[in-house]
Amino acid sequence: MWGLARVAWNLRQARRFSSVISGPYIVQKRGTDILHDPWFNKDTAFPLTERDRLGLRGLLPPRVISFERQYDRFMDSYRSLENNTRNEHPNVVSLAKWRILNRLHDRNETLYYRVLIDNIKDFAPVIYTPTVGLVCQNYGGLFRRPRGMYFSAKDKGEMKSMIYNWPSKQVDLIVLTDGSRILGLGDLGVQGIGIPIGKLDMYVAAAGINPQRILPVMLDVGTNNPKLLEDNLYLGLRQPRLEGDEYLSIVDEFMEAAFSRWPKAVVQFEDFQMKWAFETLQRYRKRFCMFNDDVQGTAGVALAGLLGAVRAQGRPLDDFLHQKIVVVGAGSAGLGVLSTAKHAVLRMLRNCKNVTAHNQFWLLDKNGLVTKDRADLDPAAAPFARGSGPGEVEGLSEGASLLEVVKKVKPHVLLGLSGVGGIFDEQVLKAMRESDSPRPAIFAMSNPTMNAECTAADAFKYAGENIVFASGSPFDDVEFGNGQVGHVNQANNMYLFPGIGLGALLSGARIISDGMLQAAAGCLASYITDDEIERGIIFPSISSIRHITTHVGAAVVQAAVAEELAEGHGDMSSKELADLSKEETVDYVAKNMWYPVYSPLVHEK
Ligand SMILES: NC(=O)C1=CN([C@@H]2O[C@H](COP(=O)(O)OP(=O)(O)OC[C@H]3O[C@@H](n4cnc5c(N)ncnc54)[C@H](O)[C@@H]3O)[C@@H](O)[C@H]2O)C=CC1
Ligand SMILES: CC(=O)C(=O)O
Ligand SMILES: [Mg+2]
Repeated sequence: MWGLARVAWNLRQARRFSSVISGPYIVQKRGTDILHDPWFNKDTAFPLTERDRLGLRGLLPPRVISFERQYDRFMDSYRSLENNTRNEHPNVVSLAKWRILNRLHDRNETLYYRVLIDNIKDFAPVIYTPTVGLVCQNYGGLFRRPRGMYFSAKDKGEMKSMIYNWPSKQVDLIVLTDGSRILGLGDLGVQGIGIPIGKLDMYVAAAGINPQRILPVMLDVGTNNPKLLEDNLYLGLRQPRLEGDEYLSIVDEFMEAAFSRWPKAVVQFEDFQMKWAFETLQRYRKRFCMFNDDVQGTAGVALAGLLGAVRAQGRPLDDFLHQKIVVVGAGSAGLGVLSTAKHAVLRMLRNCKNVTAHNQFWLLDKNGLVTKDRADLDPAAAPFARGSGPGEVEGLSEGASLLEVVKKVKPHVLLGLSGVGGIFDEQVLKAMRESDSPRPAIFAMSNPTMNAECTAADAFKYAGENIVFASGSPFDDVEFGNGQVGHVNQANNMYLFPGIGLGALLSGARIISDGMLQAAAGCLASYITDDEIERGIIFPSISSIRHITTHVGAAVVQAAVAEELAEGHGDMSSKELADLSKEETVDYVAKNMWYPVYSPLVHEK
């Protein structure tokens, strides 16, 4: 971790910096301006030469503390906070943990990202789901200083100049939301900015994107949340959401502004309500290097989980064609999963000549089972609507309840992306005991924790100890009291979006194609060993997220090259990329990942 390779990397970075900034100094700021810039600030770790030459003498206590010592000191204070808040309400504890991390983020980014990367399993639930949901809900009260950029409906016509207010010369990754569907918490308006911030923290931690080159963006087009409109602390526009062409003209203007300044950036759309998630994806995906994480990232992760569930039954992968899968939630995520799963089926069918296609999916929304009899059938859900006649389960009609569907279909997999906490209740989970699978899979993928379709403990208790379980937000493994443990997987798009963005960036892809997304999902699916699958492990531990992201990123680069979408990145031309072997591509990706170490801020004399 603290090895020589990092030091060498650090020096290379310093030299790169110094070629951009002329003169004997690497940083142009002086004195307190440096201490107040979280990118350059080293707190008590500034060496004496830097204190002398950067006007810091006397502005810091005299003793120079090492990075390692600062790290230990932070971790000690974090652990004391955990100990001292043991009896407090969980939300109070979560927010206290978020605050201490956020303060460090605001003060010293290098130390912040180091503690985040080295303790990602502990800290992801604080900076990402579930705590990020709580932070968004309380954003008005928690707000101290801005992070990222805010483009509002009032900025129409100004965005191309506003984008130059962002201080970094280069931006590689933008995560954009309009706050209209934040996790399963609904319309949180401008308070949804916490989501792009949390996602980009995961980009830094998992994909090694340089934090100076990330940009969280809130498009504030109003909110339809009446509570927020009346809340004095609300910081967004107090107006109903723009609709139709007015709405699209704001998103268009932002996209044009962002790509006119940073033509090689990658933009991730996050937590848009369904209609705009689909519409903007179709509108921009052939024009810009962008993707929608909820639709496409989630779909890849779910597909990897579904294939893992096949393997967990001891079946070959093409048995996926015979799996009965019930998806609860027909929104951007649920429909994205179904459409990707259907494409995977079609690909498999091409290789299995004697298997005929049949509809193996059942889709439910808030009105129950979706069938062709539905009066106002959503065109996006129509391909998955059940009909009548051969291949249909008798007695299941339009609007059938989840319990009826599970009892009659006896699915191999029950997958929730409904945003409704607890709808996999005791009866539904008990009905999964009659599944046709020897090892049924239950995926409660909605976030945050309180919106999960069931808890891990309930899933194992009611559906049986042999199930494979995954949830969108983390739960602890479940002890059965007989020495055995039910493994809890986290089925979250965090296993793919960082690699998709990284691979798109490092290939210099013009767009993000279906092939690149499939490569990402395929890489995740094959990451887990047979031995792990046997133990109910279908997703990697979050502790290895940098490793998995390196491989996903490389798979995406290779797919972009194969489809002739890669235009190259930095010194690496498209031709050179095409000449790299698989191992060399992994190496190329790994070498381009940023890692937090203090860089020298002055040249040696
Ligand atoms: N684990 C992960 O990686 C991801 C999880 N999600 C989670 O999935 C959830 C849904 O996200 P979106 O699809 O974007 O939302 P959405 O609002 O587009 O869709 C929600 C869907 O659930 C349905 N629904 C509502 N109540 C229901 C009920 N009682 N029974 C059955 N269906 C019901 C709605 O009719 C709608 O079709 C959210 O909680 C989100 O946090 C989303 C993306 C990734
Ligand atoms: C994980 C995620 O993207 C969501 O819940 O929306
Ligand atoms: Mg999301």
